Amino acid sequence: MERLGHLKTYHFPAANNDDDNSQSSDSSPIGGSTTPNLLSQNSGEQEKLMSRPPRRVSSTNEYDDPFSNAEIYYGPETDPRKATTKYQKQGKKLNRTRTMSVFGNISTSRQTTIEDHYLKRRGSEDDTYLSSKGNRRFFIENVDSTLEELLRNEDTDRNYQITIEDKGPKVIKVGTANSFGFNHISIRGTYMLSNLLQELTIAKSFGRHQIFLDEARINEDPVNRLSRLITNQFWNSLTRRIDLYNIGDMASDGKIDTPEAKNPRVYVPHNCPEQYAFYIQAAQMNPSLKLEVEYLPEAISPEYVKSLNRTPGLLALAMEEHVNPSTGEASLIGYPYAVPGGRFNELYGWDSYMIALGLLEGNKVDVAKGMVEHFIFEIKHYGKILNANRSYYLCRSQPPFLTDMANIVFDRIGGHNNPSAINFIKRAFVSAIKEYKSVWTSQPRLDPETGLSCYHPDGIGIPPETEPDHFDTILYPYTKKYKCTMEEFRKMYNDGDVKEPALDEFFLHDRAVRESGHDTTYRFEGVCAYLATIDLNSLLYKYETDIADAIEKYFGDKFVDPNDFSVTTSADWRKLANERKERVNKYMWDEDSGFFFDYNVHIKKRTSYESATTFWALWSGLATPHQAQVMIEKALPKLEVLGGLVCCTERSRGPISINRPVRQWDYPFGWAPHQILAWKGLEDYGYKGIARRLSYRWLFMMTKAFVDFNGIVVEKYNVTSGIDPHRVEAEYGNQGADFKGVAKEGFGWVNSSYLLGLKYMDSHARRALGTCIPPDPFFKNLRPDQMKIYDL
Ligand SMILES: OC[C@H]1O[C@H](O[C@H]2O[C@H](CO)[C@@H](O)[C@H](O)[C@H]2O)[C@H](O)[C@@H](O)[C@@H]1O
Ligand SMILES: [Ca+2]
Repeated sequence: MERLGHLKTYHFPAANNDDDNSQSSDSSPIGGSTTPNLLSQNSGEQEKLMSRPPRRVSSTNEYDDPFSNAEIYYGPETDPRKATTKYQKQGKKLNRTRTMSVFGNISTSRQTTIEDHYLKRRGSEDDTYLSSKGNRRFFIENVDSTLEELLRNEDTDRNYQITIEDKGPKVIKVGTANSFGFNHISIRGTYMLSNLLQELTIAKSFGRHQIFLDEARINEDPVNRLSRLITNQFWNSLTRRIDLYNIGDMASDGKIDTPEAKNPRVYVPHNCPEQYAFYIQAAQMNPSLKLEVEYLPEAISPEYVKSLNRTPGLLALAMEEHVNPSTGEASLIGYPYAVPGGRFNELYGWDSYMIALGLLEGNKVDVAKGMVEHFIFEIKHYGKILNANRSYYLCRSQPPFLTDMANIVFDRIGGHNNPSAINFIKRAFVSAIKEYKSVWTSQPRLDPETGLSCYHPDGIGIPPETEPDHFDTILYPYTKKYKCTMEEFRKMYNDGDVKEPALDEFFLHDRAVRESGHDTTYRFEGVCAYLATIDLNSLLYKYETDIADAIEKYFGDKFVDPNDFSVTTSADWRKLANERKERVNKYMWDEDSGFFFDYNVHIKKRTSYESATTFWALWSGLATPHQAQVMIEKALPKLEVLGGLVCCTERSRGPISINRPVRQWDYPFGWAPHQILAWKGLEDYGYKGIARRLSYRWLFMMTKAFVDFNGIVVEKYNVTSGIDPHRVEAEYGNQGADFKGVAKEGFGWVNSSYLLGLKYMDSHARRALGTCIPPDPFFKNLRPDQMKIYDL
């Protein structure tokens, strides 16, 4: 036990609880003995749990850690077959052949090798004892055949995942490490079996045929497991950084299926010759890649963008110079960034902000900073922060978050004490001011009469990146009119061979819907470009107040704009913010319902669609305390459901039918950015308890899906479903669900939401989440003093 002193204390990755170290070691995700009553009422038991030594996930030696990253856990150093080769000959220990503790009880077999295990193998009582301590280890003698057996018996619906929907025996026998596979024990239940499947799949991908596997790794508390995977693995899987060798992967895009889209292609701004030379070099170094490199023209018109529909390509992003320390040679390398995941393998606008919040929770500051650098580059070279960096997104943007994103990164790179951070924040604000003026408060997005802004991008024709049948209902009547196939009509319309003003109007709004990030919802269909939304105007209010603060702090309260040479002070920007606030109140606030509604600038009428984006008025600081209170009393009850906040009310969405299919940004779905912004807004206005309650709901839903469905983390959820919330059959389907054996990346903003939501949870709530206690029984069984912290 003296050795305990060497062990590092485990801190939960994202918790700010005052009792972090009290994580119990016996939380069993499935069939655990913990009940809501025990959790909430038996304080003696709780104290006992809390007085235990903290659970250890890291140790003096990373090879000792049952929760170390896959590269370590399944790397060559831990291969049992190497025991008789060079490691033993060199007298080195084989780290993973030891039985070792998860909780600090260091085994006496610490120094043994594989043969020691075999020779000194102990009886099964030892394994029972170790099991009771949570320290048991397995020896998987043949990874391939165990995987085959597991899938054959347990994956009865043959989707390469083990879930609660599979009808197998839910048990497999594996050898124990102590007996070097001689004795067998059973692994039972969906959660453990699916974790076994995940671990074997990863081990196989590392080329391993035999492994030792800690029971703790497949029986890990799911809250720990998911937050650990997000922080240590998912973020890495989603991170990209362009160099001479990987451009083929970055450029690949599954969204467009034309023959010309098969080859990777990069478009470079007309005035970036170094980048052009870089990509040409990459193409020459690997001719089999067939990388095509093209300059963009100086003026990028909607006609030009449409002309690229069949030859889509990646748009160049910001790069820095890198000097190879051994050769002294200088070359370019891209700033890192993280992609959302699934079909979205490029840098997105508002996803990046949400992702940055989560990256910073995991200390991946360079990636978050890299994304700000890319936005500065995009504003300079493409005139806006792009929907994403593909040619077909060149005309449109997404909800703007740059000022807040720059501020949070600034704080993490040294802030005021770091001259390069000051340089960074100044460049970011110069860019944000340019974006504010030339994109969001210029034509066609600005409505001169109200002074409010709308999503209203340029563009021509049918967006090529959408799933092929998305517009069939709209286009079908035209195939009848022109007596042609759908494909023929699409071409005729896109090429301008037929003029259909009603369709032009439809696609004007469709593009605006996509710029809003809420693609798609009946709230916006056929009308979006005419809506001054509460979403966008809240975000612009935040820009105005952030810019005022930045001018005061970093520009001596006098900002000379290098782009138009105008001079402004913080007071000018505060005035703009106040004016916007007044207009939003006048046109959008509805005291009776407690909602901020969108305002239709075309027909000059307030809408009545009840959307969760009403809470953005809290996130941005635009709402008054009184409005916040009314929203909570009247709007919140309409939007709070089992798994958190739903996009909109069922009433607003209206009936669904074959001709009116469900839309992914409508009831009954919930999205991470809505949760994240509402939590922060509520907390800022003094309603932390509500934020905590909503986050418990969201985390419960995510954890339950993760436990029951093979470690799944998806783009969006059905927040009204207690059984299979990840199942969303709308539009292009749910991203993140389509994996074989193991989910490797989750989904960007959902990953963030998990880490951010956990910051509201104390150890009691974490334990309840770990045993998947649904929100209602959890809240109902709280003691009165505990209820208060959830604002119940
Ligand atoms: O391909 C269809 C649409 O896909 C994107 O929208 C969705 O994914 C984005 C990335 O996660 C996200 O930013 C957006 O809010 C989602 O609705 C894309 O942004 C759309 O432009 C595109 O048409
Ligand atoms: Ca299955």
